[in-house]
Amino acid sequence: MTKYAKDLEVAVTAVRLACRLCTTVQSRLLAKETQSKSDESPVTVADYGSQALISWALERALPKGTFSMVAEEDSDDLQAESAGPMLARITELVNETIKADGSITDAEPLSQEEIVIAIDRGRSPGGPEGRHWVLDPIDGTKGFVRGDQYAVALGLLDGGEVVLGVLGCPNLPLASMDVEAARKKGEPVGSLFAAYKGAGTTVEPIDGSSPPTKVRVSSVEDPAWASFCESFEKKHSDQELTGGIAQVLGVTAPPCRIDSQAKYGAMARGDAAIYLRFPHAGYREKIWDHVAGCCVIEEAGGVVRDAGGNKLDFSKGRFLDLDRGIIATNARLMPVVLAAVQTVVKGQQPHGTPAKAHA
Ligand SMILES: Nc1ncnc2c1ncn2[C@@H]1O[C@H](COP(=O)(O)OS(=O)(=O)O)[C@@H](OP(=O)(O)O)[C@H]1O
Ligand SMILES: [Mg+2]
Ligand SMILES: [Mg+2]
Ligand SMILES: [Mg+2]
Repeated sequence: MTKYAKDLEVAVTAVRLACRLCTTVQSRLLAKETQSKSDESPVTVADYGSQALISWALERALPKGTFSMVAEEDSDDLQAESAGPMLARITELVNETIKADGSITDAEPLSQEEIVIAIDRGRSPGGPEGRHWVLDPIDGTKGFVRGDQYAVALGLLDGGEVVLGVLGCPNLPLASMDVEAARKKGEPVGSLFAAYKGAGTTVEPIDGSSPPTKVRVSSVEDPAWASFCESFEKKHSDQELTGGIAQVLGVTAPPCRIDSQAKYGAMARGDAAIYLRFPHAGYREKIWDHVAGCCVIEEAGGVVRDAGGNKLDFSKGRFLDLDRGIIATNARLMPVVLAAVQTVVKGQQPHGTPAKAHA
């Protein structure tokens, strides 16, 4: 069996389970199921439940004693007495999900203590040596709360390199990014992207109702024909700057704005040709927001670079230090996009205000 094939099988099962839990919660989403974390980002029962399920499913299926995971959530806010009902709800949801899914049949129900242990397995510092699973249990929390796109994003680093990625995107249609069109036509909604080093990228229905098919990034070479995607949230990426870059490139189509690493999945199958992400000054990217997505795009023939043209370095721990922003596209367009980025960034005022000519 090819190296990482078994890891991929385990990862896909784990992501499917988490997507089932997230779908249940999103459809029942009530105000009481959200709380405010100390960093004030919205966090839901589903963030914790998804992380607990994936940690548990990976740890039990993989060789003992070697498991390391870098994940977004931890149990700090769940330890407070006032969070007791939430921990009980998470535990109930996790156990209900395992039962309803039926893919793991030899498991005893998890206790609240086991849920906390599973969540806190994600506290690894990561780094350049050994294997580290990298998890964003719900990427695009704001999209999740809004009822839009989000992704369960699970990747694997080996010796500091990205070697595997799985993206579960329960609200992304199987054939395009157009949710309305898919619903109207009765086309399936819910895409799962899977990739590991040297094996290419596949997409399949999130419910596994048909087999995976290989995907490739867009082969567009003329930026005038290229579509670009970016963050839905203005706070997450400088849309004025990306608009300037698109203008210099001669991109004619309006940007497609969707939440989460669903963008990387959509790009991997050619739904858009360019992804531009330029966080505002002072923001430090986290590795779980990009590891799985990078693998899915790169195995589909795409290239991911920072604004200085450097490969992303995931070997430095939980954070990702970048030259400004992130660009993903095909190999032919990358030099053209990087040149446009340099033109626009050089014309900027300090502190991220684009020059008028590019606004
Ligand atoms: N200020 C700021 N700037 C840049 N990025 C930020 C910022 N705040 C948060 N985040 C991270 O963005 C993650 C979701 O980003 P996306 O671009 O995929 O989502 S969105 O389209 O903007 O909704 C989001 O991931 P989740 O927390 O998993 O939802 C965050 O890690
Ligand atoms: Mg978050
Ligand atoms: Mg995220
Ligand atoms: Mg998240």
